[in-house]
Amino acid sequence: MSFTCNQILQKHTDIWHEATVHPFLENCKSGTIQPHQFNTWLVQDYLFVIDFTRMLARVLASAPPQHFDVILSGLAALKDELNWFKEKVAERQLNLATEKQPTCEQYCKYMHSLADMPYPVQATALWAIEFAYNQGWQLPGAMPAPYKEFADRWGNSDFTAYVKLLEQQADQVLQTASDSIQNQAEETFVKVAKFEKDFWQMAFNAVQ
Ligand SMILES: Cc1ncc(CN)c(N)n1
Repeated sequence: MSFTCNQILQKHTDIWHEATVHPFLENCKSGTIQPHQFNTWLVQDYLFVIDFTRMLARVLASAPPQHFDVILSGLAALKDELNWFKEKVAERQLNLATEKQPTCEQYCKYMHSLADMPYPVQATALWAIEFAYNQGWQLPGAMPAPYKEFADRWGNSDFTAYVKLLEQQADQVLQTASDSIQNQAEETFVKVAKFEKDFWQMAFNAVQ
């Protein structure tokens, strides 16, 4: 029987909506997000992306060679993204020697734990993590400066095409996975969605 990322998504539209539609993003769109909320997100997301890069390297290590091209293109893009984060943090004179907040820490630990999961589960997690930002930054529509640059980074058409390729790779291996692995992939999708929602809330709750 067929089993795809889209089928998982259709079973969990409520939690996915919470992961991708949030007042944090709506306030970026209206220009009313407070600097301390945005800056909290920026520093915590930089710390997240460091661990996400490590996760992607571990996904590569588990992947079949025919999936290398797409994953390696993702790793190359992260090289640029990490440098870009450092520029954005410096422009705002923020402190990179900041501790991870508990939500960020828990999400990073979860990404680390994925290394013990079968590859179809890792591929589903990777797709879900990237799709969350692709949709989250795209759904509100055009954002004003300085948020436009952030929305464009994850909402642009090249990133959308990359996320589609991640979905195709995950679908390919989910198709022939056992029922138990398919269930784990679905649980992973739900976990990622909850972490994404909590991550926006963490930044939104930031105090000055
Ligand atoms: C929390 C989070 N989730 C996803 C992404 C996209 N790599 C991100 N930068 N940050």
